[in-house]
Amino acid sequence: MLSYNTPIPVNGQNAGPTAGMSARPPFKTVGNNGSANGVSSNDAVSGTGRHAPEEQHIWLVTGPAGCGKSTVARYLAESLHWPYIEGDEFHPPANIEKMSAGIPLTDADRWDWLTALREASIRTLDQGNSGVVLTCSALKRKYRDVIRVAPYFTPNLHLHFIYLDASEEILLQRVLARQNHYMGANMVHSQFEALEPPTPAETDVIRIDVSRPADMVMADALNQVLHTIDGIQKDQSQ
Ligand SMILES: Nc1ncnc2c1ncn2[C@@H]1O[C@H](COP(=O)(O)OP(=O)(O)OP(=O)(O)O)[C@@H](O)[C@H]1O
Ligand SMILES: O=C(O)[C@H](O)[C@@H](O)[C@H](O)[C@H](O)CO
Repeated sequence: MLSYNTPIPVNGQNAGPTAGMSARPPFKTVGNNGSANGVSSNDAVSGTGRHAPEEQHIWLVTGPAGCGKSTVARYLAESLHWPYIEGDEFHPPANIEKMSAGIPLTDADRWDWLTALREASIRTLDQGNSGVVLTCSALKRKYRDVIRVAPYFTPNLHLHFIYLDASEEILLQRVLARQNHYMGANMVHSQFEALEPPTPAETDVIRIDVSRPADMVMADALNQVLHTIDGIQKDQSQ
């Protein structure tokens, strides 16, 4: 279900302002944008005058609170020299207040946040980056579908979800162990109530078992990302 006022970016241009979105996104750049992949901002210029590498990737690290999204996203961004967007920084203050008070977000609370994240990732790629890593719980299928609008008009843009999979018990332990976070352990159950784990039909999803130690999880995620890029490159060279 797309809401009636969802602006859809066409070739990287926003159709209009998005409620709840800051004028300049608080994305974090980790490393040397794009150049590590042999792609500079001058490599290709699209018909819109937009400077862009030939193939671009959005890597969306997803899953419920405490599954390790930030841990994995930071590692991928550092390893692959891509910018990193922390999705939680795009929540409007009202959402943070709700979650801090132990009140789960609704679909309406999340909707503009999702479109803001989608547009922020496109803007980051428009700056000449070949990839961007983004964290976003994306708990439900329809939330993932909001992000799936991103490549509609940009054939060289590849969207990938990295779903971090672990049981409620494990995530409860991890959230209980961490300090100074607005998302309390009392919210973990509601995250699992909302969760619609990706189905096999969602073929753009890489699933990672995060019940394992963090170093194994990060290595697995990096391997799967490199393998996916390799597969796309091989397909295109045929
Ligand atoms: N594989 C792992 N094994 C054990 N601990 C982990 C693992 N991955 C992350 N952690 C720890 O679990 C906690 C949550 O991790 P992290 O902040 O990366 O999750 P998150 O999904 O980004 O959380 P949130 O969305 O609630 O901000 C942190 O204290 C982190 O150090
Ligand atoms: O959709 C949601 O309910 C939210 O995005 C949460 O998942 C939190 O922001 C995040 O996990 C921080 O703990």
